[in-house]
Amino acid sequence: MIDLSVNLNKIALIRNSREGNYPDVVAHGRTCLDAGAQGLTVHPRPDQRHIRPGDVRDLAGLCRPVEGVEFNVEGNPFAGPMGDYPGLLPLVMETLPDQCTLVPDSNDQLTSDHGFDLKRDGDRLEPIIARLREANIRVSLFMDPDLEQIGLAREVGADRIELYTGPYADAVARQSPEVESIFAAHCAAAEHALQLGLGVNAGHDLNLINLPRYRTLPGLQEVSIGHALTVDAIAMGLGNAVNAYLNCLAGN
Ligand SMILES: CC(=O)[C@@H](O)[C@H](O)COP(=O)(O)O
Ligand SMILES: NCC(=O)COP(=O)(O)O
Repeated sequence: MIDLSVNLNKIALIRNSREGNYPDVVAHGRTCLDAGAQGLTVHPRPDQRHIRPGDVRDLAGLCRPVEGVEFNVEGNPFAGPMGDYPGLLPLVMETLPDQCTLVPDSNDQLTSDHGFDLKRDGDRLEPIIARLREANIRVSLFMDPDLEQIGLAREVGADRIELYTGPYADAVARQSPEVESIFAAHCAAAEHALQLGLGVNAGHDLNLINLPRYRTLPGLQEVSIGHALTVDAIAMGLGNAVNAYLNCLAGN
């Protein structure tokens, strides 16, 4: 079974466009869990464009007591404090999510658009990964499907990789023949990760069109999906959208 972790960033983005707490991010997270999602994901960024530190604390409290539900916090471990954003690591060590997905996003990026370069950052990441794992937090690294880089992910102590699926999703949207070669590269990367003892997650721009193929990736354990699922929820409702993604992942 492939776990669905719903990313709540875009619920928070709508909330932040007005004063107040509407939509309530925690209430919508609860709706996702009630609909059967196996987890929730957030990506608190230093500029707090969407997820705020308080959301991370509140959602940790929502997920923690629920058996079989995981909380995944994403972010750049090198991004320092900004305003009342304390930095990713202090926030993660305070809230103790089940998984922390480290992502090499700079503060000014519109969204995540590349995986780690562990030749450059591996030495800096290794102690951070060790500290997170000492706190019983599973560590996943946001990676491109590069076999050498995935080998380095094992060396620096990661538990899993998250394959960056943006280029795959873009190729599917463009109905490009590149889809075949991109998906083949992802399958090779997944097989390599599995041989190294790494778990395999995936995410970014996955949707109901490109997921039926991607769910066949060897050893895929978890997909984190937010942007497209939120858009789908506008039309079908959040609970129904979660059900649609769960059914898709189940091959129905
Ligand atoms: C790492 C990744 O691909 C996404 O999880 C990320 O959370 C997207 O961030 P935005 O929602 O800010 O675009
Ligand atoms: N790690 C991917 C994620 O959490 C959600 O990405 P997206 O579906 O919002 O593109």
